[in-house]
Amino acid sequence: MRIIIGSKNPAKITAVQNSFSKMDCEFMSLDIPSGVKEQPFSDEETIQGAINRAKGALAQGNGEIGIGLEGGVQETSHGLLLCNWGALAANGMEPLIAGGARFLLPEEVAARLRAGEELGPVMDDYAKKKNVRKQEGAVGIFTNGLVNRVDMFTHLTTLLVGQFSYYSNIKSNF
Ligand SMILES: O=P(O)(O)OP(=O)(O)OP(=O)(O)OC[C@H]1O[C@@H](n2cnc3c(O)ncnc32)[C@H](O)[C@@H]1O
Repeated sequence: MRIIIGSKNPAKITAVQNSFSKMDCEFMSLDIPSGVKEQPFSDEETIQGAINRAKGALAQGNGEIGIGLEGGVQETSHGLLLCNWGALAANGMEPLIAGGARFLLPEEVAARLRAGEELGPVMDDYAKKKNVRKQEGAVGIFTNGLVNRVDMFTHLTTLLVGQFSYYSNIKSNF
């Protein structure tokens, strides 16, 4: 099976490969635009970005499955939550979606996002590191490395693969 990932972010690519590790798959990654703001600011917008990337990957990649993964934030009465959403597109079915773990961002980080900055550069600045988004991610920083971005996305992409198995009636191999 040929899986097209709608991102070149190594954390996202590794997570997708982890979720399909029991199958004989070929992977390809393409930079697919999310079609939403660089910093999605709601679950709705983040889900839409993931779906756009999954559909774009399927359309451009000449494969059986397209996967889109998108990071965003969601305002709540408790503060600003980090959220992550993923979508799986396959021919003949509506895109499947699944969400990743969510947790509150510290007010210092949340305030900068509300002022219009993007989480990627804000996290690099906050953690005094480079490319946090491609490595441990905000989740890795704020859990002291107990859960990193690959772990978080692997759980999410496994939810997608499991749903694909269920709805397409492909029970073996996964
Ligand atoms: O290359 P792509 O696939 O675009 O990956 P990305 O990490 O840059 O982009 P996302 O669409 O997943 O996330 C939207 C923005 O939020 C940032 N972001 C999301 N989750 C993050 C995390 O866990 N750590 C650091 N930045 C994060 C990200 O860098 C972007 O600025």
